[in-house]
Amino acid sequence: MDLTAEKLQVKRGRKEIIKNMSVFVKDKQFVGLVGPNGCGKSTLLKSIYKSLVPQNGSVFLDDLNVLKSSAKKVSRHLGVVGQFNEMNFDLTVEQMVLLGRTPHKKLLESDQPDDYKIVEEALRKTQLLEYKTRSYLSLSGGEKQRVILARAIAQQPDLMILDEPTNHLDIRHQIEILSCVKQFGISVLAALHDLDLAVAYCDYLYAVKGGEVYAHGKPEEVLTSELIEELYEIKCQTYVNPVTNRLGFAYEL
Ligand SMILES: Nc1ncnc2c1ncn2[C@@H]1O[C@H](COP(=O)(O)OP(=O)(O)OP(=O)(O)O)[C@@H](O)[C@H]1O
Repeated sequence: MDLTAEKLQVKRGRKEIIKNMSVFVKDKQFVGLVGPNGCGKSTLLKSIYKSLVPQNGSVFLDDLNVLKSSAKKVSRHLGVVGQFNEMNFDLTVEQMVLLGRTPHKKLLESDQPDDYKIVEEALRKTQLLEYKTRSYLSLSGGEKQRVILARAIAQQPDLMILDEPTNHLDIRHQIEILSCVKQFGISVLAALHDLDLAVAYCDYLYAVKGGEVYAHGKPEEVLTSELIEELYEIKCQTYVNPVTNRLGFAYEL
């Protein structure tokens, strides 16, 4: 599924947080958003997944007009793993993941055997089977993050939006979560802080600064020493990592 987000503008009071930004994800592409804290990555993603209404611009999933469609209709196609996953009421892990099936149900329709099968599979893929009956609120930050991913998987979306999905995760689970998403072969738009992970997983990157697209292209084209220095206001030297053969980064203030 293609995502076409064009000329988005988001204002908060007088402040223009997103300035005329356009972002494209082609079918089955893994696209990353990188940029310093506060540059507007989350705000851009929220305006795409309908968590906030942009002042201007359009968002299409193939020919579905996201901003003019109901949340339920959009969520049949679009799954989201956000940064903060707190809840006030408690559910078991299985119940949380079952919520991912809601967009596919009619009003008051109960869970069907197929829904439980899909949930079981999502729990298996995120290595959460043994947590099935645990209370969601009792989980660690990283475990909660994986439950939210499992819920998005159970939603069977065509495009997934990830807002810093590796927040809270240890190195093994960072790699697992991104590999897991990558292997679905669906379209992905992900805000990432770790440039090594961006190089390893993204087909295309948007570098964001001050609410605008600063540069875009393949990771190796975008992530030059000069661009990283300008983007993050640090010193940076890039090199080819002799083990992975991929671009690596050395930073200094
Ligand atoms: N409701 C709001 N009112 C005022 N300012 C806001 C509001 N929401 C976000 N902002 C500001 O908009 C800017 C962009 O925030 P956003 O969360 O999109 O950045 P980000 O790139 O995702 O940052 P991070 O990497 O720290 O998560 C920040 O300066 C933030 O303080």
